[in-house]
Amino acid sequence: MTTPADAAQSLAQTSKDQIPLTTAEAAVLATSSVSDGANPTNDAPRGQPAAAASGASELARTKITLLGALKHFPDFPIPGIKFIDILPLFQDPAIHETLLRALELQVLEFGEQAKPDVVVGLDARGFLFGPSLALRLNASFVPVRKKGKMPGPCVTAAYEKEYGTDFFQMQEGAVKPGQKVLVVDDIIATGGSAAAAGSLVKQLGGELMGYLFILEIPVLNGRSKLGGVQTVTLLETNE
Ligand SMILES: O=P(O)(O)OC[C@H]1O[C@H](OP(=O)(O)OP(=O)(O)O)[C@H](O)[C@@H]1O
Ligand SMILES: Nc1ncnc2[nH]cnc12
Repeated sequence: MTTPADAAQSLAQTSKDQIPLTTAEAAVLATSSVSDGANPTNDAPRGQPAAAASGASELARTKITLLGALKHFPDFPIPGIKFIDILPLFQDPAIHETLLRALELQVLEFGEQAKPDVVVGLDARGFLFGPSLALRLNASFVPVRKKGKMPGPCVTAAYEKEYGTDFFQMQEGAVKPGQKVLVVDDIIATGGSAAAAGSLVKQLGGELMGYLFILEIPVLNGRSKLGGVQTVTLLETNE
């Protein structure tokens, strides 16, 4: 019988020919593909119907592919930061498609009544997949941009992130009062960027129904800044 440790070792080995996957990363994925208890937020419930079970196992397989495609750059953009580059996910059309399907499945697991009216993507890497995901969900796409990039009246929020301070803006009227909003971004690190985006959605009267990220750095505890709003991440890294 394959244990999570065996699977982690084997995943780490398989990935050596591709892009480095640490044993720790492989362990996260192996556990979620071997048992269903590793990441309860992302797992389908026990006693699930066959379709839900197959969706969950499809999701577990896609996570392995995606985690293996990430690249790691120590000391970028400043010394001490372990930068995780998600751009390779978009270089191969098959992986790009896999990513979008996985994100769509993740949103569908929220439940039918939790489908968003609006997907809000964060400048700049949330723009890489936010519009495509919005189209798949038949939702609007609205950007959050760094200050001074958009015309007309805007709402503004200051925030701190892993390597600096910045200001985010949304255009007034881009989200209508009462619309259900899903905020998406590539990475949640300290959570500062996402929390600022959430505060802008609320300033415009939107109903902030959840956050969705490709990757979480749990050691930075970014979720603690998100006020208990439903937060789902596709992948995790322990680095
Ligand atoms: O959780 P946090 O600590 O706030 O960090 C996460 C944010 O940092 C990165 O963006 P960055 O501000 O570097 O901008 P970019 O997307 O324009 O590169 C990343 O794309 C997230 O938006
Ligand atoms: N460590 C990190 N890697 C990539 N993007 C980030 N944004 C904030 N922290 C990051």
